[in-house]
Amino acid sequence: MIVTIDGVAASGKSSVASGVARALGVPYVSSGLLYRAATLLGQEAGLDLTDAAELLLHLRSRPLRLEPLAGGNRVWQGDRDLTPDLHASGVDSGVSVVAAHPDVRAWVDGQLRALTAPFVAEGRDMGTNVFPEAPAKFYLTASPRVRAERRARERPEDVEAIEAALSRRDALDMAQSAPAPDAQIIDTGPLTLDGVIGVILAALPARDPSASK
Ligand SMILES: Nc1ncnc2c1ncn2[C@@H]1O[C@H](COP(=O)(O)OP(=O)(O)OP(=O)(O)O)[C@@H](O)[C@H]1O
Ligand SMILES: Nc1ccn([C@@H]2O[C@H](COP(=O)(O)O)[C@@H](O)[C@H]2O)c(=O)n1
Repeated sequence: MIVTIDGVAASGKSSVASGVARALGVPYVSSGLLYRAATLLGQEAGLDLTDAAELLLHLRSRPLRLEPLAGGNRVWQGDRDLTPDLHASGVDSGVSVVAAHPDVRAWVDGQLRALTAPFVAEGRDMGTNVFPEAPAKFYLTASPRVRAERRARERPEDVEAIEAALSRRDALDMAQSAPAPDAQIIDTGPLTLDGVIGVILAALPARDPSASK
């Protein structure tokens, strides 16, 4: 089974996906890390991020590998682990430009569709575009203020600056961020992390006890 968890920036997608995946005993897949890795590599190479053809040429010359570990996904290029650099503010501010290119989206989608189910996939368009056949879809929201306050606990910037950056990213990502019509929308604002995970686990279709996962 594939479970999709989409939502706005910093709504809790990766934390919730990780918790749900652990409870189910399956991996989770963080699609945003591939867009982040493409952005980081483009920035490091000094490329114009609005030039999709140049960026894709660069990406295809040194393939990336998404490792969907249950405890936290990692992205590798050869033996370099890119993961620690993927949540820098510079990547945050460039990633939406990269993710807007249809050819970059096709490059990411191909890598995601090549993964073997079962897994929990999180991002923006997992339920609408990449895995529309998934039987269980969720969409996380919370106010920009709540999300910024949560993120401020893990970043040096102040809450106002984080909130402005999140709102900007939401606006730039709007084209690919609509909830699937069959997704359950969860406002995570009043819920704890475990509370959100519990809502999702309770809503999942009953699993076949004879299935291996
Ligand atoms: N329901 C919740 N209650 C309290 N804190 C939460 C909740 N959900 C997530 N958090 C915290 O909010 C922060 C952002 O969560 P997370 O990184 O999982 O979001 P995300 O949607 O994957 O972010 P991004 O879109 O930037 O990749 C983390 O510090 C996480 O622990
Ligand atoms: N399915 C997705 C996932 C991500 N993006 C883009 O990547 C950025 C980073 O994603 P996070 O999940 O780590 O926030 C995000 O802001 C989008 O630009 C996407 O387009 N589709």
